[in-house]
Amino acid sequence: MITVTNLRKTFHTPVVQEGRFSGVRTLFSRAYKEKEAVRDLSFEIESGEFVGYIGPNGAGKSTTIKMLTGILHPTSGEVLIHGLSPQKHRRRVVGKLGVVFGQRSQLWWDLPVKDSYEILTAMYRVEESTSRRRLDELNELLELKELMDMPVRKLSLGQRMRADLAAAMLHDPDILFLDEPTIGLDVVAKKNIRGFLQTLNQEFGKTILLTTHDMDDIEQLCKRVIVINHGQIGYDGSLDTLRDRIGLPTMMKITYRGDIQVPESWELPFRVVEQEAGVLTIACNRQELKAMDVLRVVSLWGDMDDVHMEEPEFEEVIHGVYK
Ligand SMILES: Nc1ncnc2c1ncn2[C@@H]1O[C@H](COP(=O)(O)OP(=O)(O)OP(=O)(O)O)[C@@H](O)[C@H]1O
Repeated sequence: MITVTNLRKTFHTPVVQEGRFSGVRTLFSRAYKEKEAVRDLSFEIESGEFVGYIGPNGAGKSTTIKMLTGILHPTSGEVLIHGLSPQKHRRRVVGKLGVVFGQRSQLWWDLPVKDSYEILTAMYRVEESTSRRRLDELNELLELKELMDMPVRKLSLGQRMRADLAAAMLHDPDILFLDEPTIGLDVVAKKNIRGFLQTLNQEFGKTILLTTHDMDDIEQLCKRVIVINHGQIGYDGSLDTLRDRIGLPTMMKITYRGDIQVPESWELPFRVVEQEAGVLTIACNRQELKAMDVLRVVSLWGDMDDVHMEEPEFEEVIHGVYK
């Protein structure tokens, strides 16, 4: 279980001095500006959950993950992983965590992939026979064989991500923190990575916190989302409730045979967006009104032929939280 209580991180960066010798003057200046990257975060994640951690650029996602993994020290507040602080009990906590930063590999750039795995096996003190068995299992899921002898710098982005995910799983952690693991990947590579993450969560019961800007990742993988903006939580709950809460309109396109007779005024809470060539487009909030109630009314306006409904795009829903 992961418990985060009133977590804060403020960065102090030197104010860049203007004019001649600005570099040297900045170095000796005592002027600092503060950036509250994470303001006051509290949440709990139960074992076996798959949680999406999303927010716009600069919201504080990476800073949070760095504090969860013990890389950064919080300014105040606390993180507990299975009751232990990643900062105070680094060695014990690290053994329970796997971390992947999509933008940066944790493998040795010039070494063949299998050499990186050997180093990590030794670092995490995994028995060699256990590590071999685990690599066999990971190979089944991630098709690593073709990569093993290649230096990391020669791997494609998709291959590199597979190699990095395997590296994060070598010591069999029960919690995974993933920061943009599908960034820059093509459709096929994304599908493979998502399949792997789903297997880890559903079959092996791993707890996963996933940061991504790809809303398809979230829709396909996460039941729960935490939305963060300006270092604070804007929403924490299920995806479905999020959609309902934002209440973006569902669009209904109704096709009629022949003329449409829209009355001058009516009392229902839906809006006619467009009317042209036998097609009526209506925006309605499905929390306030059932589709059948809308249809009952609009069927009186002509000879209805077909109805097409479009739910709001997930991306629009998320932007509704950021606003
Ligand atoms: N080491 C640092 N020193 C100073 N400011 C920092 C540092 N690291 C992050 N920040 C600032 O803290 C804020 C949060 O950054 P963070 O990287 O956590 O955002 P993010 O949500 O991960 O963004 P993105 O989606 O772009 O990766 C940003 O304004 C960033 O500029």
